[in-house]
Amino acid sequence: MAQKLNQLPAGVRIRGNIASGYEKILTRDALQFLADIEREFRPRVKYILACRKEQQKRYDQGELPSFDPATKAIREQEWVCAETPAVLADRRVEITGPVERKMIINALNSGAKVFMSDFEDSLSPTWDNVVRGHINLRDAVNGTIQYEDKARNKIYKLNDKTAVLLVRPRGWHLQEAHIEIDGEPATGPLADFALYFFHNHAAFRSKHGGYGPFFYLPKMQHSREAAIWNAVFEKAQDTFRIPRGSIKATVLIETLPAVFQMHEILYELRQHSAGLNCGRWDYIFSFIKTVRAHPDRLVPDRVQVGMTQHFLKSYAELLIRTCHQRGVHAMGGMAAQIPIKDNPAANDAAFALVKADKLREVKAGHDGTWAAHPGLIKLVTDVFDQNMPQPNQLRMKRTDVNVTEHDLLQMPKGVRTLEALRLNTRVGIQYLEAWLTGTGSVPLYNLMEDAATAEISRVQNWQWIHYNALLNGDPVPVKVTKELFAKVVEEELWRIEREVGSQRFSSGRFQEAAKLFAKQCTTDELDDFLTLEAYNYITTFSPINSARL
Ligand SMILES: CC(=O)SCCNC(=O)CCNC(=O)[C@H](O)C(C)(C)COP(=O)(O)OP(=O)(O)OC[C@H]1O[C@@H](n2cnc3c(N)ncnc32)[C@H](O)[C@@H]1OP(=O)(O)O
Ligand SMILES: O=CC(=O)O
Ligand SMILES: [Mg+2]
Repeated sequence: MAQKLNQLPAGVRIRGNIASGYEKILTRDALQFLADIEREFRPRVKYILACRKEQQKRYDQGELPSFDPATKAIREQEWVCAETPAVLADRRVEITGPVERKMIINALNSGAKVFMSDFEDSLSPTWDNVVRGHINLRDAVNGTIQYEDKARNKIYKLNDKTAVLLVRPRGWHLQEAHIEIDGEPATGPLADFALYFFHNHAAFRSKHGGYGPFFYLPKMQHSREAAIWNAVFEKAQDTFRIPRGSIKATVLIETLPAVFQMHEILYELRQHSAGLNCGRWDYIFSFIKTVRAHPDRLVPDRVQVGMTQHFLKSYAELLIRTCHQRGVHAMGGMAAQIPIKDNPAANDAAFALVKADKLREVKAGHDGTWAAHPGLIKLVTDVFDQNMPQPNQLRMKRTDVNVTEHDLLQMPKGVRTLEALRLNTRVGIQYLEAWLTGTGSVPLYNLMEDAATAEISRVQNWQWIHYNALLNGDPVPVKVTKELFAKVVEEELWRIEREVGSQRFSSGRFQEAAKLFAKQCTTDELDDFLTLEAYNYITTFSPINSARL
């Protein structure tokens, strides 16, 4: 039922539908807090986005990412981040998932130490998903969250012992179109942060020894972006007279430029840092995207670009060394395998892959890692407990690691195949279809797919098409052309229809998704993010609430 908001702060306009309960999130005071933050930081966000474009131009002219000579002293001098609070000392296994009500309850009850609740890679940011996400998080922090599955006659509620909650706002590039401030859309991550912080800081801190709330920060490319987050945290803490350093945030190192900025990012956030995380999927996406104008950097099939490739091994090792030198956690990333219900042999094989990946991480020195599904928590916990009986391994200094620019930029080894072009296309279309219909993470062909993994499919296709890559892993090597790709799209769409069934196919948005995905794979200029254009397809303005209320 459409509701009205009582009174909005000057300059704020809500353009989304107001369903029952939304008014408790979109309160005047919460929106005023958001507007204050937006007005102060919007110019800096615009500046960093312009810097990204300028930097990309230099990469396009042949430059490669590198360590910045201007910040050599920050990399080489001794300093450490503020001490990590006890509540975050043990992060051996972290589960992740979208801010969806049942999943939040399941994740908090999963036995993982931490739950990263996500407005980002795993969420399709429809207005309803976002506002309901805030309702769900508020109820989770208050401990009152419940969910009734009527079909199964099951009530979900929290156990006595639950995971510690971290929230991941959207990346800097995304907007929240349904909230306008002074005639412009709100900055997505600032909206996510402000609404969550406003409604939860008091309850959260009362449960966590005066610390919190806790965050994961995605997709940054430079320490100047981390400096904005630090200033946002300071403003939020000062506004509510909370001691500076209460908020803690873990930064995902998931762009190629950021791997050259890890000390600098930690330095900017040193009062608020809770370490770094290897966001491997976005990192691979960024690796391809950053060198988009370099025809000599064609990447092999997506499935071959695993963490044992030299550039990825180097990235993880440098991250561990950097974090431990600065006294903070070095978190591992996500294995994409999930439980396979109907095939025990395939399930065993998937579990073996997850186990190997987690063993590699714990032995390299990671202090914890991610799991995509509650069914994996025991397996991952066992690997970490057996190889790291203490809460973390911050004492492991990894001074043996000496990673150079060359290591970080080394091309992955492998071949390119038509089957990979087909799989990228099939996965990309189905993921986008799910995203357009409101679901941001899906199981496809027994793997977890989210915005980061789908981006790899898109940019890999784009790269191969743009440079007419030779599919050198096939018995008869052919060149990828737009014509070949058009045929692949058509054939894979048929295959999807056969797989999902004609009813699901015709009631879904597959044709639209295919058109958009194909366009995104064949543009002359690569779009920075698939979700930028796709967001226009899920933006829904409401006439009832678009007036100034
Ligand atoms: C690149 C990155 O950024 S990684 C981080 C972002 N991505 C993610 O967080 C993905 C998280 N994982 C998921 O979304 C899901 O596991 C999927 C979509 C991959 C698979 O989901 P499903 O097909 O629903 O899994 P499945 O049917 O096996 O689920 C079984 C139960 O586990 C629950 N479940 C599955 N994954 C999760 C999760 N991550 N958190 C909480 N609960 C979960 C389901 O809700 C379901 O609950 P129920 O039995 O009470 O109904
Ligand atoms: O956010 C995580 C990633 O791998 O991307
Ligand atoms: Mg990511």
